[in-house]
Amino acid sequence: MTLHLPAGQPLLTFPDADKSPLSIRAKALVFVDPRSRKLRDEVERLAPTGLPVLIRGESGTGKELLARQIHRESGRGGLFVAVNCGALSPTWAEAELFGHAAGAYAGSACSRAGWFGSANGGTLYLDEIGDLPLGLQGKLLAALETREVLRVGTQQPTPVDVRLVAASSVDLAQAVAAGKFNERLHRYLDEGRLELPALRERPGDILPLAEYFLGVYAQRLGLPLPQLGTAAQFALERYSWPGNTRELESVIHFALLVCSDDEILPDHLNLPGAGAPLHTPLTIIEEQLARLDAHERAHLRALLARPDI
Ligand SMILES: Nc1ncnc2c1ncn2[C@@H]1O[C@H](COP(=O)(O)OP(=O)(O)OP(=O)(O)O)[C@@H](O)[C@H]1O
Repeated sequence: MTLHLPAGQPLLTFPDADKSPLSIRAKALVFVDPRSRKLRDEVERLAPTGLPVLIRGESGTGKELLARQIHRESGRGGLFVAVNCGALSPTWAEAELFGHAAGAYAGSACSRAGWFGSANGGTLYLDEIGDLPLGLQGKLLAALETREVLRVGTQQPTPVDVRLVAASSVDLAQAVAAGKFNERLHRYLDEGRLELPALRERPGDILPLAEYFLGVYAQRLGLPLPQLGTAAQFALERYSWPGNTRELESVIHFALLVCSDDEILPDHLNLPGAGAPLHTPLTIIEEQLARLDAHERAHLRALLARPDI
């Protein structure tokens, strides 16, 4: 796969992405914008400490990918186990998290280790931790602090060694203030805080991510790698990306499927609200002018003012 990133750009490639059964689609973390590079430095600092981590970011920004990176860089030998708290059934959440003994419920003939037990020695990633029932939040904190879990239907605690990485798209401090989130759990998580900015707040990542997804999907679908045309680049850069990187990924996947020649044009992106008038030659020139720095603009103005031009 060819990536058209400028030499020296910080692209973090995962060593065994193909072999890992838990690997999600990405084979690399594309972090080019200065804000992302700063975040990457924070990840490098936090990962080996073993501290709990709370990643805050909008949906689709790459929180799970970041959590996997923290696990990879932590050197912990156990598994990375990802759980979406919003998808846990309120009735079975405790047994799913902490496990249960055989016969604890009608139909539960075998015992189960639960997500906590599966992550023993590794990392438990709790996505949307704010959706965890309040009663369970206290039990979660107790399990993390005492390093023991009490499986449903047992009296004997089981020792566990789990590093927690949690994610939230809402501000948990506000949830605490509203009485919806356990204050002590919030303080426990606050030791390692990471803010993953929305894609529109790190515009330097947009084109490298687009190139990266083009490479990934072209290779996967066995298609020739098209160029991302200049007008398409501007369209990508000016869009607000409410769905963040996940949306960019599906836009590029779609563009690759519908582009008939070797260049991706704005129409192929099918961006909401991106009508044809946005991409007239004049608007493209305007975009290019806007990209010039003050020195270049002054130089251009001086040139245009010359009577011989
Ligand atoms: N920096 C990045 N480099 C490469 N791929 C990325 C990057 N950030 C996100 N992606 C890709 O974007 C998609 C969404 O990422 P991910 O699932 O980690 O987001 P999320 O914030 O956890 O989403 P949600 O809040 O909905 O669970 C994934 O396919 C992921 O591989």
